[in-house]
Amino acid sequence: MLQAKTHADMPVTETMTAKPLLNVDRVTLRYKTPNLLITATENVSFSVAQSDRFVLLGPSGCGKSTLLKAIGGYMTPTAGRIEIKGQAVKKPGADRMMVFQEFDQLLPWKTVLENVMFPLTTARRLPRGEAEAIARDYIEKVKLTRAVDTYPHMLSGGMKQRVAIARGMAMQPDILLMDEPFAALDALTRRQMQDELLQLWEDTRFTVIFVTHSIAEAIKISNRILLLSPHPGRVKAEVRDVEAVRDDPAAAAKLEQEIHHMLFAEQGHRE
Ligand SMILES: Nc1ncnc2c1ncn2[C@@H]1O[C@H](COP(=O)(O)OP(=O)(O)OP(=O)(O)O)[C@@H](O)[C@H]1O
Repeated sequence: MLQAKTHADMPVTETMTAKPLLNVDRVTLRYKTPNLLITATENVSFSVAQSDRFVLLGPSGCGKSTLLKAIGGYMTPTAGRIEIKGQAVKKPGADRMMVFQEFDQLLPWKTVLENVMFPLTTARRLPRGEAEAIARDYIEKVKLTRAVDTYPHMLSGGMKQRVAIARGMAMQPDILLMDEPFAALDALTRRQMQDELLQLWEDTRFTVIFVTHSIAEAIKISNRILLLSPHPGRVKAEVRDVEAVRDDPAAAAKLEQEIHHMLFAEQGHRE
């Protein structure tokens, strides 16, 4: 299940023989500051198929968020290529919606309904009536119907994240990009949100790339996990068929240990 992976010896599986939705091919991402050139990721390759729940997992600073930014079109690779449906990613687009960790990603002067409608009326240019119907549908999916007319400051952290998820999903993007969306929540709410995300996936089978540095969270929500090495991030291994262990606590604990060992043992520190 856990396979060390280099570009040369990528194992062929069903997901890889099917035409990928997203293809990240030998991507290097660098930041230039006045005095420094920082390599965030180096020569990273992976592909994501339709309806994958694909997790990027690795220690702090390995470039997970940077990779997500590049897939989102907010950053251009220094080397390599990112393609969605065979087209090179050059700029942000409504086919890739992002959900962030921060609770302040909503527009504070707009209600829950207006927040979810906003990209539908601006980026998608839908008439208000149509946008409202879609928004209400997704607000119901994230169980916020009763809060539809409230403002973000009146919501809990978990509720704000649900609005951000509804807003992203309502656009029906090809891929939902989630950057540690539950990291700032308390443990109980975080577990609840993970369950709700899985339920939403059961209902709509959307494709998601999810960044986390929690191994337990990665195992719980994914079907595939890409393990990245510490800074600069390189692909260390890929875990497939994660679902096969999810409902077996002993097997999940064993996988968690294996991943932990692979990611952190040589550094001598814990997650
Ligand atoms: N805007 C920036 N300018 C310069 N360097 C940056 C910038 N953003 C990130 N970096 C650097 O790029 C590297 C990767 O950062 P990134 O945030 O992608 O890692 P991460 O794996 O998402 O980390 P974390 O789990 O802590 O969020 C780090 O060394 C970071 O300091």
